[in-house]
Amino acid sequence: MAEMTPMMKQYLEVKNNYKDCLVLFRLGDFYETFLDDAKLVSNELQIVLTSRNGVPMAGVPYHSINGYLKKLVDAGHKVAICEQTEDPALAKGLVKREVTRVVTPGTIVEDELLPEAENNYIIAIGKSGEFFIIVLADVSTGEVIISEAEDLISLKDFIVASQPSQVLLRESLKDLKKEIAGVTSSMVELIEDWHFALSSGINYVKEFYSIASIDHLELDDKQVEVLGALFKYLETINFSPLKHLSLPRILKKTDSMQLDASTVENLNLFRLERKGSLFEILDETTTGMGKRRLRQWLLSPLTDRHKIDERLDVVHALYSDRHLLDELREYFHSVYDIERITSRLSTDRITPRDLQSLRTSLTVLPYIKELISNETAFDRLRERLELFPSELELLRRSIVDEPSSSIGDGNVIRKGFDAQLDSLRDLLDNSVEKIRAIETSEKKSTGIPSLKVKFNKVFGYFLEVPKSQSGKVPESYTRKQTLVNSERYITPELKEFEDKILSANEKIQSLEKALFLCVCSQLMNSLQRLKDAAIVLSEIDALQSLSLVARKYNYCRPRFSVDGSARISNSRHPIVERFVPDFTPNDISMDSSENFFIVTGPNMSGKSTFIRQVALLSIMAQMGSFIPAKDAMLPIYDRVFTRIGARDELASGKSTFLVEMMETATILSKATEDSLVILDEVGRGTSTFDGISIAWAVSEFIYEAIGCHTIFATHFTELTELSSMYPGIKNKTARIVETEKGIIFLHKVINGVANSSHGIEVAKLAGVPETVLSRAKEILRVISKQSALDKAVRVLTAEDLREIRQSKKGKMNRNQISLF
Ligand SMILES: Nc1ncnc2c1ncn2[C@@H]1O[C@H](COP(=O)(O)OP(=O)(O)OP(=O)(O)O)[C@@H](O)[C@H]1O
Repeated sequence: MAEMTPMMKQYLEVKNNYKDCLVLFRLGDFYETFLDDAKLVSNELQIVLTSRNGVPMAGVPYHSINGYLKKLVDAGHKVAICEQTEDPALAKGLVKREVTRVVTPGTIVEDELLPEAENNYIIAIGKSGEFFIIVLADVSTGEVIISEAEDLISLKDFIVASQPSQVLLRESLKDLKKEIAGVTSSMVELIEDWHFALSSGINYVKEFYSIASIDHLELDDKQVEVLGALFKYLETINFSPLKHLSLPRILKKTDSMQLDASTVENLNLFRLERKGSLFEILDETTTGMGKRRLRQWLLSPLTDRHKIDERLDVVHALYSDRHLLDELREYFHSVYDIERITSRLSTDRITPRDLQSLRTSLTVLPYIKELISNETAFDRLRERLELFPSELELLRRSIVDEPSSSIGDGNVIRKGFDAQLDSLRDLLDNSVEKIRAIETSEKKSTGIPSLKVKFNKVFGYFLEVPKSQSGKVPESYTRKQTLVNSERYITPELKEFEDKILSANEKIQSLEKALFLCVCSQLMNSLQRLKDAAIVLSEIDALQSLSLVARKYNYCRPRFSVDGSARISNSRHPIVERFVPDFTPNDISMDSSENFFIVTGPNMSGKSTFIRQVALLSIMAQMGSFIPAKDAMLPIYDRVFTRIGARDELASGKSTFLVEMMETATILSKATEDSLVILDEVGRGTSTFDGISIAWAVSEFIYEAIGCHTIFATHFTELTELSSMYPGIKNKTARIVETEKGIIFLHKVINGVANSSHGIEVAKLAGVPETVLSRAKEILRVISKQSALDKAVRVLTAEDLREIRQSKKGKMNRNQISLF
């Protein structure tokens, strides 16, 4: 390497303070990276690696920084932005540079870097005894939530369900880093334990919320420690406390249904690689904040009947009045993402266009409030929805109709808002006339009709007089240049005018900036009220979306039973019905006397669709949505559990069967009598004997020790024997008709047991060669005659089973169950 330049020394000092970050170092119109950072960045961004004085270097133009920043942050890097903090033109020697911001995946607020429909959560994790304390914040919306998880499984479920962009893990929990990294693609960072000290935690929480005491937040010490650690981290990243964060909301488990990771995945609540998700079907929101609210509701359906009905009442009101719904949607097209705009306001990343969007949104607020004023279902929302006349007035007076995208380009502050700005603009606008006026008056006073005012870069403005007339020039003229045929002069008046013009542009820019900041700081006084309005609007948007979907797909309003029974007629699967032309509806009826269904049927007969449908309908109903059915009475479930499909976690060394059994063990230990359990093919991942035995024992345990509504789809027809032993276990089958040409699937779920699996028929449908099919049939004939399993189960279904049952009665204790 050649001798180190002063600039390189400056860079290395910065880099030394931000070792864990990629440092983007502002150099003129570029952000440059050097040394190892440059190699990495050139690789990640596919940009050319060059060198400067032998030092590897890679850079990106400053005006397109956001796109590159997104790629780097998405790839899991922390990026420190090092700006030039003085004007290079005025700098004596090396330009001053400082890191003004550190960007991490969980702390971004710029709209163009964030997905509209999703929250951008950063999670901090600590521990209190056996429990994990989780603090979740979305810096882009200001939301702060505190929750807890009783064990590692619940913690992982929470992480999968909330899909954070960044996880901060207390150093002493570092052994869990691998487990957590296994369930999320987000950045997982260890935070030293001292960040979690109680005394500094209390100070950070006070500082962030500008409060003298934290008593009224009703947090325990451990929660304060984790909250404080997160706030400390955010301050380090942002270089100042974030004033827009809302007070922490404590997520009580009893308020909402907890959906574990596998349920969210199994039921296709959100888009995976596969086609169609429930969210996509329910999402007819018009704003980003509405989308995020809907997503949150889908992830945590309510368990409080009153709160569910409050949402359903609004959905119902809009569902029944098409005109009202249409008009409301019309207004909502003018509502912008105020939640994120206000967050940008308090993090100094607000743009003039944001203020334009805020103004448009505030303009329609009174109309929205008026529109919903005649509907009692909206009473609570309307009461919470404030109007902002003075803020609106300020925005109308201060910001032009269509401001430029960033401050500094001019065209932001409206005429009439500031006298000094107006006169500067007048000066620019009228400069041509002013020049002509000077010219005319000089012609007159000198009596030189051919005198002209001209401009060039060297002398600026000057007066040009033909040589023949130079004798008439007054003393106040100062000669600047002599040409062949003419003389050029300046006058004090012309010089003063020139100074004004040349500095007017600069002044306009800095004045606009100052006025813009002044408007922003006035709006900051209304920050919390604006954030509250954003929450109400996001709820209305989510509710109108549910109404529109209910109308569009002919859903019905669910009612809730008091005795815990479920009776649904003509229910449909909300996602599958969108993709098959003639969906066959099915009835479901469960109560305390019949609460466990074993569903058998050939492959492709519709078993999985049916059992998922029951779970989906409950989730939809409890989030406050209408559901695809003709009529529905449902219990309020405390949780919905699903154990479906084959999944392995090869990365963490877990086989398909191990994962299946771990999920089953979780259900057995966590389900209560108020839960809904959906099981698909439990026991399939091992040998048939082991599989049936496990499936049998699991079913008995759920039926006897838990007693919750359960639907179990299986190919083990042997399990249907359970119905002869337990009165509440019933057999259901998806009907088929056998014809000469093959089987026809009716997809109708009726009482009864499937005759056979018809697996070979389905193999035929799939195009397996005829020779393989006929050989399979021969083998099946032999095996089914000799099946020791069949014999065993046949023996079991007689006296033995009754005996086993008798001997087991009373012994079954849920706390003793442990599959591992
Ligand atoms: N009620 C229904 N009405 C119309 N079509 C349906 C219905 N239920 C299922 N189907 C169609 O049948 C296909 C197979 O359904 P599903 O996966 O539920 O069968 P299955 O019995 O669980 O099969 P397997 O045992 O092989 O897992 C679905 O993809 C869908 O196209």
